[in-house]
Amino acid sequence: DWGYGVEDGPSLWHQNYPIAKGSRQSPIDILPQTASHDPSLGPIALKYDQCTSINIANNGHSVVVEFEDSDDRSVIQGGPLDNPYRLKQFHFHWGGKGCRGSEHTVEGHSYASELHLVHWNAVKYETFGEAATAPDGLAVLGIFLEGSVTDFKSFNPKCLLPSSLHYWTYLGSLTTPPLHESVTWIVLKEPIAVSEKQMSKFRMLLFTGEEEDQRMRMENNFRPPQPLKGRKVRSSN
Ligand SMILES: CC(C)NC[C@H](O)COc1ccc(S(N)(=O)=O)cc1
Ligand SMILES: [Zn+2]
Repeated sequence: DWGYGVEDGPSLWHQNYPIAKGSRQSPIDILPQTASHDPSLGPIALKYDQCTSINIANNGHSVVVEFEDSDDRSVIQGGPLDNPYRLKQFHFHWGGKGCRGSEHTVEGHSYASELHLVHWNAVKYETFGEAATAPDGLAVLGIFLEGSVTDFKSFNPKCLLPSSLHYWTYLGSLTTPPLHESVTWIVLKEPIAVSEKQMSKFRMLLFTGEEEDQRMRMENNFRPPQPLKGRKVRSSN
């Protein structure tokens, strides 16, 4: 019912999902000079070493790697978060070619792709679905990917992280329908490098068309930046 095409893309999502015009929508354009440095913002802590991936799937909108989330083996905590949040899945957004493709932008600059590590507040909520509708239900770690000649061997989130965990954080939403305003966004300042070969592998994944024979190339699966509507973006040191 929704997609990234001319007939079903981000500018039309508000017809079925009125929250698309809400007060805390994502992604946004991040302006580093305007982000307020908040000394009370501690470092984020990632515990992914016991992460158990269950499957990798093409859900028609992205490629998603799901994790076992029945206990706190893989969590993010610290930074703006009051509780540990459990890793549920990660997925990517990317462009057709060149440098467009990320969802968040930095002073109008897009990266080739953006990795989202999606976590949910299992201290306060029973299930991911319940957390996904609560204002403090989800925490998504956004990591920019930029094209470079290096290659990375596996998708283990532990080895996907850049050297610096400095970040921007703000209150936002899911960037695809149902666009719930339930996400504490944590966007790392330092991008990681992926090879053009890896990028081309993402682009090879096919969108499933309405009729199975209408297989379209999956690319440009990113929502453009949304109005800030008075929100503050904070910066870790
Ligand atoms: C409401 C629940 C049960 N279903 C939600 C559905 O799986 C989509 O979940 C998501 C999860 C994360 C994101 S993003 N790009 O903001 O990281 C978007 C949609
Ligand atoms: Zn995403």
